[in-house]
Amino acid sequence: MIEYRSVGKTFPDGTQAVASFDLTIPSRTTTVFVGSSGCGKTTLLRMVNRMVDPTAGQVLIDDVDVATQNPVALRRSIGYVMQHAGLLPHRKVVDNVATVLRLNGTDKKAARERALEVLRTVGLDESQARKYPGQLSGGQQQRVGVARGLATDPNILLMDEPFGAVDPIVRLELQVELRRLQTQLDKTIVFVTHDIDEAFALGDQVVILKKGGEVAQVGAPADILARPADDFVASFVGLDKGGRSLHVEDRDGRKVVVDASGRPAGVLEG
Ligand SMILES: Nc1ncnc2c1ncn2[C@@H]1O[C@H](COP(=O)(O)OP(=O)(O)OP(=O)(O)O)[C@@H](O)[C@H]1O
Repeated sequence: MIEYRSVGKTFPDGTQAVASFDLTIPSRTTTVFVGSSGCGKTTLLRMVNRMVDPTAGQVLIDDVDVATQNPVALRRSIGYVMQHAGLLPHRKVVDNVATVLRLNGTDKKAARERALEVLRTVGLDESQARKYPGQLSGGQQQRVGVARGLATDPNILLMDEPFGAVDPIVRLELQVELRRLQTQLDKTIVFVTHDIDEAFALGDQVVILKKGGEVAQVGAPADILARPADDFVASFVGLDKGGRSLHVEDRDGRKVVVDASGRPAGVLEG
C-alpha cells in the first residue's frame, strides 16, 4: 500500500507543484493519475521512489516513510517506466534490460537469462532482444521499457506517460498488453497520463487532478462516470457534450448500443 499524507511540493524557484495531497493506493491494483499538463502528476509519481522529495507531508510504502529510506536503494527496488523508453542506444535490447539487474548485483549470465525471460513476458523474442533499440519500432521500444521496469520483479511499478509517444493503434495494443500483464503479475502500478480514455481503460482507481495536485475526484471509472463530482469532472470525462452518452436501438430484434453520433458501440446481451 502507498499512502500520501498531506503531501506538498514547492520547488526551489517558488513553483508550487502540489499544495496538499492525500491518497491511499491499495496494493496489487492500478491507480492512474490523470489531468492536464502541469497539474503535478509527474511530481506526485516521483515522490514514491524519491526522485522528488516532498516539502510537506509524507509518502509511505507499507507504513514506512520513504524519507527514511536510502534513495538509491529505494529507486532500484521500484520499477520505473518513462515516456521515451529511455533506452541506451549503443547497448543491445537484452543488455538494456540486464543493466538494472547487474546494478543490483546479479551475475552476468543470470542477468541475461532473466532479461530474456522478462522480454518474452512483454512479447519480444530472442532475435529482437539481440537488436539495438533503434532497430525496433516505437511500440517495441516501449515494451522494452516495460520489461526493464519489471526486470527485478519489483512490487511497485511507476509508469510516467509510457505510451504517450506512440501512435493510437499501438497505444491501444500496449494498453491491452498492460492489462494482461497486470492480471499475470499482480503489481501495484501507478500510471500517469493526460488521456482520460487511457485512464479509464487501465485504472482500477482513477485520480482526476486539477492544477496544484488538487484532487477533483477519485474512484473507479464506472463510479466516476455514474456520479461525476462536479462540472469540471463531467467535462473532463466528456459527459458534458454527450461525448459518452449511449442509447439502445432495436435492429432486427437485437439491441444495438449506439453513441451520440449514431455509431454502433456494441450489442446488448441477455
Ligand atoms: N524541477 C522543477 N522546478 C520548478 N518547477 C517544476 C519542476 N518540476 C516541475 N515543476 C513545475 O511543477 C508543476 C507540476 O509539474 P509536473 O511535471 O508534476 O506536472 P504534470 O502534470 O506531470 O505535467 P505534464 O503532463 O506536462 O508532464 C508545473 O508547473 C511544472 O512546471
